[in-house]
Amino acid sequence: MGTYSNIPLRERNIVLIGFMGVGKTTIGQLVAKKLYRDFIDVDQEIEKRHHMSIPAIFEQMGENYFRKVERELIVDLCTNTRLKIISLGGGAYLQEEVRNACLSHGIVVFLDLSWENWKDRLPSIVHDRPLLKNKALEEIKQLFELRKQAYSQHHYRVATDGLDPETVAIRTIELIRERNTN
Ligand SMILES: Nc1ncnc2c1ncn2[C@@H]1O[C@H](COP(=O)(O)OP(=O)(O)O)[C@@H](O)[C@H]1O
Ligand SMILES: O=C(O)C1=C[C@@H](OP(=O)(O)O)[C@@H](O)[C@H](O)C1
Ligand SMILES: [Mg+2]
Repeated sequence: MGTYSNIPLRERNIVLIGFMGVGKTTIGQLVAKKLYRDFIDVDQEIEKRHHMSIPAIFEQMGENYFRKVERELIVDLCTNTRLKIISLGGGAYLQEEVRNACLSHGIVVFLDLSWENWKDRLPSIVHDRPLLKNKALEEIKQLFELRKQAYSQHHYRVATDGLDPETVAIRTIELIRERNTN
């Protein structure tokens, strides 16, 4: 995927994308610590600004409102900040404006967990993810497959099956460093 804006690679935000529960928030925090960079989790930032949880925002304001707030925040971060580690929510990247902003201003890293392995994580993540609640496994699988096309638009991919968070964070950093020094 091309990089379009003239921001030097070393100054670009690193943006983590991928399905719900793959580890964007967890790995983002670890990568930020290792690189001595600020960490921004888009969901946590939205919750902070609204003094409400994501499920409460979905419940009281609706998903369309959430997507608008999510899009505006991410585009603002991509356009006006540098050197950050930014973890998106799993659905943000489905918005074309979000994808374009991340790809043109940042370094987009796709955390790729297989469906087989993701399923084992479902019980521990369903409680605070409205889009997983009351959904049959088959329905969630369809969403998982549907979103792959959007996630395929990235600069780097880290296959995370069987890797602990620390290893995923190290691999993410190594991958970016490898490509950006040659
Ligand atoms: N590499 C990993 N191996 C095992 N569990 C993980 C890994 N990465 C994240 N987790 C766990 O999966 C759950 C979801 O992680 P989270 O960072 O919130 O994902 P996301 O932000 O992509 O939704 C958390 O319970 C977290 O501890
Ligand atoms: O995939 C999605 O549509 C969502 C993912 C969540 O973030 P995580 O990917 O961090 O769980 C959160 O933004 C919201 O529940 C919607
Ligand atoms: Mg998250």
